[in-house]
Amino acid sequence: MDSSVTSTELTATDASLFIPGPATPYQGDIARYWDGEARPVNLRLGDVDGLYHHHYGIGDVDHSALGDPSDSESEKKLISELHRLESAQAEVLLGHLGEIGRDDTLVDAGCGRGGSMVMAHQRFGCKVEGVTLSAKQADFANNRARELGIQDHVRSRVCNMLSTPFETGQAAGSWNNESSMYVDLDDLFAEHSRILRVGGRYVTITGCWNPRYGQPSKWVSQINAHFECNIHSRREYLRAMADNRLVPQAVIDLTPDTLPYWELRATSSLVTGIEEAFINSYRDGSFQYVLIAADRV
Ligand SMILES: C[S@@+](CC[C@H](N)C(=O)[O-])C[C@H]1O[C@@H](n2cnc3c(N)ncnc32)[C@H](O)[C@@H]1O
Ligand SMILES: CC(C)=CCC/C(C)=C/COP(=O)(O)OP(=O)(O)O
Ligand SMILES: [Mg+2]
Repeated sequence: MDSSVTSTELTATDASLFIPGPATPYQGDIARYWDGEARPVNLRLGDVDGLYHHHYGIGDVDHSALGDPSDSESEKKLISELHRLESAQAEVLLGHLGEIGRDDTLVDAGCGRGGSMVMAHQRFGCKVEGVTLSAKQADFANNRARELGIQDHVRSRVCNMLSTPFETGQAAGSWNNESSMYVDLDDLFAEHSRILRVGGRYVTITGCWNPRYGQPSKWVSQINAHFECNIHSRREYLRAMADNRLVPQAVIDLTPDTLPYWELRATSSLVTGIEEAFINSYRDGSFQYVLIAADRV
């Protein structure tokens, strides 16, 4: 074999010829990360009702649903409660998409295992197209859609959200649920702006560092290292949207709404070690959990 052939070139000439490789080495790292992810805090919560999320929760904890800690069912109840809060988060995101008809198409950029896509279809009856870098996640999401008999409406594929196969103006709505910290925001919003029809709605729920704090705090740096991501500032979101025909219609600080989820999660047996960084950065004001809904003009 010609030793000058690089591994990147090999990817393009072997059996994976028809599957585009990652656009950058970083995207290759992220694809591997999510292909290998199997944390109980995500799988056991998803097992509650078959909606598998990779995002966090919002809303008040229902202490009556948790029962007594000595209760033999207390762990199960805690898992159900965390899952309820994560699904509540997705409902709030979907609620900001506006009027969506059955004939519309929605795009989930960075769709994970597809929980939000299933919820979107159940809510609007429409088609939902998802993209993820991870083949394992796309297979998982497509298997779930088949099990639910909604595979004609809900589809996930392995694809870079910065360069999607969707037609210009095809989408009535699109979103990033905790997936925008893996990409350049100018590139991201240029692509959403392209695929959204004029008058369409874009929604993101994201963690962003707070310009009022000054620079990313040590907690924010810890979260970046933990997930191999690159958290942007609130200012960067608004600037990149303005530059890409996305006009904010709502900017909601969800930080107070997500803290109860983290405080509850920190008491569970499913902790991953990142809880302290989220709790401390939300409390010291260096990090915010934000929803931004924007109109494509
Ligand atoms: C934290 S998970 C969020 C998953 C999902 N949005 C949810 O709420 O459950 C981040 C997701 O972003 C995806 N992602 C990161 N960079 C991407 C890119 N450039 N193109 C497509 N997906 C990407 C990952 O593959 C992963 O599915
Ligand atoms: C708000 C921010 C900064 C999010 C970073 C992106 C991310 C990894 C989200 C949660 O994924 P997960 O559900 O797989 O994580 P965990 O295993 O911690 O529940
Ligand atoms: Mg999770």
